[in-house]
Amino acid sequence: MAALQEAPGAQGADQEGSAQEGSQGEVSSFDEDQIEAARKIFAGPIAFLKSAPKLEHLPNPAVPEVAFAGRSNVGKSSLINGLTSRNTLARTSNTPGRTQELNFFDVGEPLKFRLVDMPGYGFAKAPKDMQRQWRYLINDYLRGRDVLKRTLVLIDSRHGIKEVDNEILDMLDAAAVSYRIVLTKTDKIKATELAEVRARTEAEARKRPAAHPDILATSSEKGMGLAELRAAVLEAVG
Ligand SMILES: Nc1nc2c(ncn2[C@@H]2O[C@H](COP(=O)(O)OP(=O)(O)OP(=O)(O)O)[C@@H](O)[C@H]2O)c(=O)[nH]1
Ligand SMILES: [Mg+2]
Repeated sequence: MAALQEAPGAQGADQEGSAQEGSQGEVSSFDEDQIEAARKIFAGPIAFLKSAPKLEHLPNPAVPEVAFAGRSNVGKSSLINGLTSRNTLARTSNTPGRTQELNFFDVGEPLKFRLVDMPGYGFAKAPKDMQRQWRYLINDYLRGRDVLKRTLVLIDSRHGIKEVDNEILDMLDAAAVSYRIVLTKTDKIKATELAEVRARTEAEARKRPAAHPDILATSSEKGMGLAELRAAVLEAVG
């Protein structure tokens, strides 16, 4: 795969899933066995379990969970579909505010772990009471869920970390909830811009106590960085 070309569009590279194919042509931090183990699990049985509009609707904390958090429209639901190679597992939309509950997806048979698609934060046009409700749901879940092994905080690669993201990152740091930053929609920017936002975001992550020091760059659209993200998810629940 060509490294740092314009419009990183190495379509199909992810399907081959070799360890050399880390996000954006970088050397992956995972070896071939880890990438392959993750590929297999994500190619196996995965099913929608339930939606939880409130904390009392959460499923039994039976297995480890990995949550996808981020601003409205950043691409959380799309990334879950990309990772699982199922286009309609999680509902996506052009209109921000699509996902309004915590959505749980069972991975593996027998069940190994769960993916959790979260409502977006920072959607200013949503009614105030709805924004408040989502914020409580997101914060309470992220802070209080024992089986939550890792939160993936998605950041739009076109924009980088915004003030509203910092609020969530501050909250996660204060609560010592382990998280990792994932850049999304990298197909929408040039390689030079990606290198710049990646460096900036990584520098920020390294200052934050609960953040994984390395970030991941992805495109659900082009399948970039997905093999590595699958391995990162598996590592987190392992
Ligand atoms: N070009 C491009 N578009 C993307 C990518 N990922 C998501 N999108 C688009 O971005 C829009 C929002 O995607 P969603 O996955 O619904 O975003 P979300 O974060 O789940 O949004 P909420 O549920 O509203 O919080 C959709 O129109 C997607 O098609 C990507 O990697 N590349
Ligand atoms: Mg969504």
